[in-house]
Amino acid sequence: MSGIILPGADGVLYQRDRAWHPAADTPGYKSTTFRAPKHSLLALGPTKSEMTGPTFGHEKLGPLDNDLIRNFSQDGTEAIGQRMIVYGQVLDENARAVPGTLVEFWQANAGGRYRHKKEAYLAALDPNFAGFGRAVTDENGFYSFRTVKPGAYPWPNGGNDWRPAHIHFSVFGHAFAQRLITQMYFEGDPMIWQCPIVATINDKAAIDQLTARLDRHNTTPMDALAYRFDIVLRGRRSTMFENKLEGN
Ligand SMILES: O=C(O)c1ccc(O)c(O)c1
Repeated sequence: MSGIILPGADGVLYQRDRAWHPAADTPGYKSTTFRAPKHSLLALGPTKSEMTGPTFGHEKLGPLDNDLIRNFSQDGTEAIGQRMIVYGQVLDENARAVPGTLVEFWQANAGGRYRHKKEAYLAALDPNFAGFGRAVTDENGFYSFRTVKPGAYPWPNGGNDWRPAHIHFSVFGHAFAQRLITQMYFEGDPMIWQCPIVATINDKAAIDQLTARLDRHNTTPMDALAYRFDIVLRGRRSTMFENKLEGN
């Protein structure tokens, strides 16, 4: 990582090393070739509207929004699968907690199937599991949600490639135009090292930062395991974000 220090509104910003992020076109992950820009990028400075709004109304959160085990229940039946709590802290580049930020998550069910109209995998849908939720970080920057462990699933990239169990994350900033997106994996999963999407990341430490740790101290006894996944928004310890190709 580079250590270039830029003046920021409230101190210093550590500029992202652009070489750290995967190239836009990584042939082992075939669809990137079709998506990658064919022309050089134009830098568009943010305008006031992107910096200031619109914002998320925190009062809009429902009581089950962070409980994927129950938030799509049709008749009180809970979702099928390995029950777990996923939690963590959202931090800025100086390891300060980021409170009041909207974190969204979405995932496949325990069999590895998404509830999505374009989903083609043969694994069964769980009628009581939608696979998405959201939470707002507390005053110490912590989010948490309850869910079931997503299954691994195949995708046609190389004929028979498999995605490791993973959960997609989005974190909003002070306005909807400020959004970071990433994926979380599970400690100890051998599928991580066989995944063509993970393989686009050259830095083992970056992959490690996308890997949630099993946390036996925060389990719900006789109910749910716990995994911790911290998210660092930028700087030298930044989490790898899929949609953040440059900038700070
Ligand atoms: O970009 C894609 O093609 C792609 C395929 C499978 C995934 O699980 C995913 O997150 C992205």
